[in-house]
Amino acid sequence: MRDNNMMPKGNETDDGEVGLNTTSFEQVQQQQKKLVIGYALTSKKKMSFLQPKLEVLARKKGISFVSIDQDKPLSEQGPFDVVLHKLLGNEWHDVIEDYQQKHPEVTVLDPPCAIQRIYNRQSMLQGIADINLADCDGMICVPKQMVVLKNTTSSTNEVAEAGLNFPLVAKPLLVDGTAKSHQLFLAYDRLSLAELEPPLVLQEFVNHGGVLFKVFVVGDVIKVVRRFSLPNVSNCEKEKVAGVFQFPRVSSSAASVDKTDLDPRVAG
Ligand SMILES: Nc1ncnc2c1ncn2[C@@H]1O[C@H](COP(=O)(O)OP(=O)(O)OP(=O)(O)O)[C@@H](O)[C@H]1O
Ligand SMILES: O=P(O)(O)O[C@H]1[C@H](O)[C@H](O)[C@H](OP(=O)(O)O)[C@@H](OP(=O)(O)O)[C@@H]1O
Repeated sequence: MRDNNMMPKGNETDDGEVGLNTTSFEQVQQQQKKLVIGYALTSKKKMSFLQPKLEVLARKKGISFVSIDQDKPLSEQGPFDVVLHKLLGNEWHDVIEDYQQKHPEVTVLDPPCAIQRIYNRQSMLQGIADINLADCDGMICVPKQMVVLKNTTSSTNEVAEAGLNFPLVAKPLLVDGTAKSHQLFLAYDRLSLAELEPPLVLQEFVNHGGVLFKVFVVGDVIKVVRRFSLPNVSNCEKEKVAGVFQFPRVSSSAASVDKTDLDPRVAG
């Protein structure tokens, strides 16, 4: 016996069964299914990510965002369909991993073990360096780079031995979401490296015409955006300029006026 209260409104058939409209009950239920995303973000990240326009769009699609109280047990909150988090620290990672064990039905974005490598600018590029696109049109490569863990004369000698060509982009080795982890410098000569604070990644500057393409990949969805970037460094500049110079976040979404989203085929 069907509980007609459960059934969406349809045409009464001869045998008293409620006939479904073109949309099946499951489809209607799916369409009405709400998706609850629990999020644990820093206040800075919440401001930059969870903007009103995103919440409005999400609500239209039946998606709601619920803030996770980090002072309460995660399992006592929810229930969630997805847990979205970007917090650091082993304590939080333990909380998330324990939650994953107890709630395999919840999608955790992302499991700590899956994102560990992107907290380090050397390991984050290793995956790229390992990609072998020999049979494709273009090629993907990583700028020549080295890690400097301590600031001594030997490290400046190591730069010479590594055969890195100046100018070099100096980047904090660890990417922990703080503003400091995005403080980048351009170093034009070996002696000025002593002014920098390790641990660092030193990367050869690659001329790229002042335009950067940022590719966002989520599952099968690819989105490419064009951003401002650092201008080319001329040979004359390389000869004349000395020292270390910090530069702003030239390619961030806030800095790039040209927000034209590019079709991946165009920017490929
Ligand atoms: N090897 C390089 N050669 C030339 N320019 C570079 C190089 N590395 C970085 N840049 C410039 O510095 C900008 C920031 O670099 P990168 O993306 O590595 O830092 P980031 O702090 O991780 O940036 P974000 O988090 O905003 O993506 C790039 O957009 C580019 O303009
Ligand atoms: O190109 P955008 O501006 O989206 O660059 C992002 C960047 O890819 C990282 O997501 C940064 O997050 P953290 O690494 O956690 O700092 C973003 O920084 P934020 O200060 O806006 O959170 C960049 O915007």
